[in-house]
Amino acid sequence: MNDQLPSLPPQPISPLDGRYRAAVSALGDHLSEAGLNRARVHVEVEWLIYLTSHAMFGAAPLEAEHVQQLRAFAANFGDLEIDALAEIEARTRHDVKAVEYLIRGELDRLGLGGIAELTHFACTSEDINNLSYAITVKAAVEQIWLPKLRAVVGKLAALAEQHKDAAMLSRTHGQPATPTTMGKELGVFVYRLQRVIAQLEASEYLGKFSGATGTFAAHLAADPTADWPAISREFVEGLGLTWNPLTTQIESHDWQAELYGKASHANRILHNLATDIWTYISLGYFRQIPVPGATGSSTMPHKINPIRFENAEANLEISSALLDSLSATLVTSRLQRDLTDSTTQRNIGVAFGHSLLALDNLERGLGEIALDESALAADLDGNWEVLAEAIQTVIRAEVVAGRSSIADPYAVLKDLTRGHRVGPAELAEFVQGLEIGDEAKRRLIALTPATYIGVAPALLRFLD
Ligand SMILES: O=C(O)C[C@H](Nc1ncnc2c1ncn2[C@@H]1O[C@H](COP(=O)(O)O)[C@@H](O)[C@H]1O)C(=O)O
Repeated sequence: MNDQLPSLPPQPISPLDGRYRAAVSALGDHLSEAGLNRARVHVEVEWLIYLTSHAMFGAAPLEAEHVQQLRAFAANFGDLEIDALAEIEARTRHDVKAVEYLIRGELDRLGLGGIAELTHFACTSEDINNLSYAITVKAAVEQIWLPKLRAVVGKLAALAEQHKDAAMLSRTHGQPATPTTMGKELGVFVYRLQRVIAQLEASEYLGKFSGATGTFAAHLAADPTADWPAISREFVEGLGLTWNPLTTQIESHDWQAELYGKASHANRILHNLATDIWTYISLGYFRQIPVPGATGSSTMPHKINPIRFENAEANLEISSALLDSLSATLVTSRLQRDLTDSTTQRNIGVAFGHSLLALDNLERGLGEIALDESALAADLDGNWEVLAEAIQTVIRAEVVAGRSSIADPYAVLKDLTRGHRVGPAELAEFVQGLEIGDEAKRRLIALTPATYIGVAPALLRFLD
């Protein structure tokens, strides 16, 4: 068809940059080509400032105004610099070398041409790249992705608290089972997510800064008297990162594998949440609040579809597939380096973008559901046989206490309930006829599926 049609104007191929742009655009500030290049300029400028402020090779410390101008150059990295870099890179065919030339140009503009040779001094590109990735990934995770995850967990925790007493039939294997409360079930997800958030918050972001093969060889050749490992450590830690002292040319990316593993795990817990909420909606336990003006189905006017949870489910799967691939592949680099990690790392933002999009949908979806307590009550009332577990357990206790001699209580209850429906009257009559103590009998007669919830509501106190 396209053979006959004129071409469209240039279009984004990724839905993150098209249809879903609004939900994820904040990530682009860090995890994009421009975000990476801004961080590269920042690292190069800080290294220049470090070298001059320590008067390395007799360089005079920069005047405060020049320091401020250079830092402003990095901070104000924008359209002009993006275009200039594209032009330089078209010539150099080397993205980091292009950044070096951009900075040299700025040094000339500021009248600082005398220190131009300190730009990218003794650095291999990876020295700049690994620090830039650590800085940008840290910012994206700590400032954008984790806050959104915390917002979703906060919303979920509020729902858990609101519905902590709402008794609900549970379904192990999809079959009626010992009741619980909706709040407790949501609380399980809050607890799981709080754990993984704590692990994510403890993530380390490592940086190396040790030259072409991690030996400081060029550094030492230039100044044999300096303690280059100590300088490297001070510089890396000064950027807010954890120093990695022992690497090949590249930072080994183990921190990335760890981080993406944890993020992927968080995704999978959220995926479980999305499919459970979808199922509760399907069971009628949650009603979807109609959004004014919205359409459910294009042909079935009555419908409100759980599209937020379905969108989240799919995007969490894509995100985890990418995060898993990043974790699995980034930890291998042939000998002292191969360049496979370069193009792989350009997809970190895509991986977090799909997760952020899913979080956005979950947050909105959780705000558009309301518990239908009558649906919960009706299901409980239709499944009195779930009390069989309580009755057989009480009989066992009575046998041990010497108040009953019933042989094999489990089998007795199995005969009564397995595969049949048993109503309240039948169960009461059964309990009345049991050879057990009066107090136990009273307790069992008082029990209904809606009150057979153990201490479910109180378990929420174990949440942070
Ligand atoms: O400091 C160095 O550059 C040392 C050099 N290793 C390299 N380290 C980092 N980047 C390098 C390296 N080599 C190439 N390039 C440039 O990486 C860019 C790769 O582009 P893409 O595949 O699109 O991610 C693309 O811009 C490439 O030009 C070595 O020989 O060991």
